[in-house]
Amino acid sequence: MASILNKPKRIIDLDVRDIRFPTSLTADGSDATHPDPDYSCVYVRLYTDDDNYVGCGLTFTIGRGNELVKHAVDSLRFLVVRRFIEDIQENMACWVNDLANESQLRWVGPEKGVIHLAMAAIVNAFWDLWGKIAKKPVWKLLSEMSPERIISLINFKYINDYLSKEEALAILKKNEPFKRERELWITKRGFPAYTTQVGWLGYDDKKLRENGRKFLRDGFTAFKMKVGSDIEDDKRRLRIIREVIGPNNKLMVDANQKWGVQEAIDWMNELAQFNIHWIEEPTSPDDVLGHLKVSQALEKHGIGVATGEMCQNRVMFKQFLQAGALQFCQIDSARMGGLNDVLAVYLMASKAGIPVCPHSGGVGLCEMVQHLQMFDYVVLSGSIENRLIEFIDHLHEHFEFPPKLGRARYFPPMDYGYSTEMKYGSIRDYEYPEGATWKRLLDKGQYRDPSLEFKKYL
Ligand SMILES: C[C@H](O)[C@@H](O)CC(=O)C(=O)O
Ligand SMILES: [Mg+2]
Repeated sequence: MASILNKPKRIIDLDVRDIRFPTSLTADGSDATHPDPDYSCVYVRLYTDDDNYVGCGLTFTIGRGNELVKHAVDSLRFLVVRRFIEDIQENMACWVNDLANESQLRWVGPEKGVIHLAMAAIVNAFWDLWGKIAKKPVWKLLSEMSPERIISLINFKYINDYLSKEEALAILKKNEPFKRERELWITKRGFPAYTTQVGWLGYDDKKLRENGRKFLRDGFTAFKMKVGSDIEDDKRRLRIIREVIGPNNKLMVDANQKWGVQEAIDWMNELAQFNIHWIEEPTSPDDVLGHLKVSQALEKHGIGVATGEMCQNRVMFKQFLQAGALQFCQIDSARMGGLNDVLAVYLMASKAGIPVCPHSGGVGLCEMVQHLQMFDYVVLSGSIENRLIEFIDHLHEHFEFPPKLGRARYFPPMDYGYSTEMKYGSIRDYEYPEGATWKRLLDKGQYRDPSLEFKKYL
């Protein structure tokens, strides 16, 4: 083992695990298109030649998707293991580009889907490692970088017709003088959060009410509810929530891609009476012009369109922003190619003057997006106007460094890294399907997995 005074030099191994939590049993996370999600992650650990430094990263799926992503991480392993850490740090955009464009693997992308999710887990793990080596939380590591250094992290290919390197550099330089005072402000005041936990679609009315009251007591002033399966149910549930939270608190709705374009417009015309702040994912995540049509139709109600949690890459975001098809940009920290691609989107959103309100309904996402949003505040926007970070109070107990909220505000994380390190016991108990918790649930018949049952008979 190397001395702790030295920094690690090489990545010597990559470990990848399929970690799942049985959230479908309690309908946590349920929505109109995903009625039974098991919040899950493909968890990557990058081991180095110094045992004191392990980078931990993840990407999110809702269960069986883990099987595919785990294989994809294995396929990318040869581009990671044995690499020198400093080489990657110095040429990160190149490394990220190599991962995204390996000549034979890219056919199953390119830069989208399973292969891109796998890459996100690896890239996020590298950022956790970098933060730990630098002894800084990732938001601060990034905030202290020079504008030129930040630019060097980003692959401008396919986006420089909208945002050139020079333009991005100018945005960063313009904000440079305000970084110190913004850091002090956000450290003291925190970043406003909203909760989605009042209205997962599988929750009954009693739970809606109870959760609404609880989060109101905790100081939340913004709430999101799932909609999209049955219009009369939606109206009843929205009436309940409005009754609990009052007329003035913010209320957003999320359809998780349930509708066609005209259906989305008609449905939202009906729900507009509940004073809705945004409609999220009204239709296919790839339909830029469809989102534009929905935005234009709902403008008269003051309802904005939010999307991005399933936006597959920076090129799609470029088009959404260019077209003016979204009013709230919802990057997902575990999607695209991980943090570097996310930075590109933050810069494009800054140019477009569109607020970023990241998606974090999933395991490990609140942990990461808090870093991104602190970076955005300090380095780019200097504003919390129209900006919120999603908060769900699920599964944080499995992380070594969970987010710290006070009065419905996220405060900047101070632990080193990207807050993505999971507890040893959680990895042991929730690895699928061999972990102790899963074995118990499956053996007792308390959880059924038709895919596992099918495999038994092969
Ligand atoms: C399946 C997930 O829980 C999804 O519904 C989360 C989501 O859309 C959100 O948090 O927004
Ligand atoms: Mg959503």
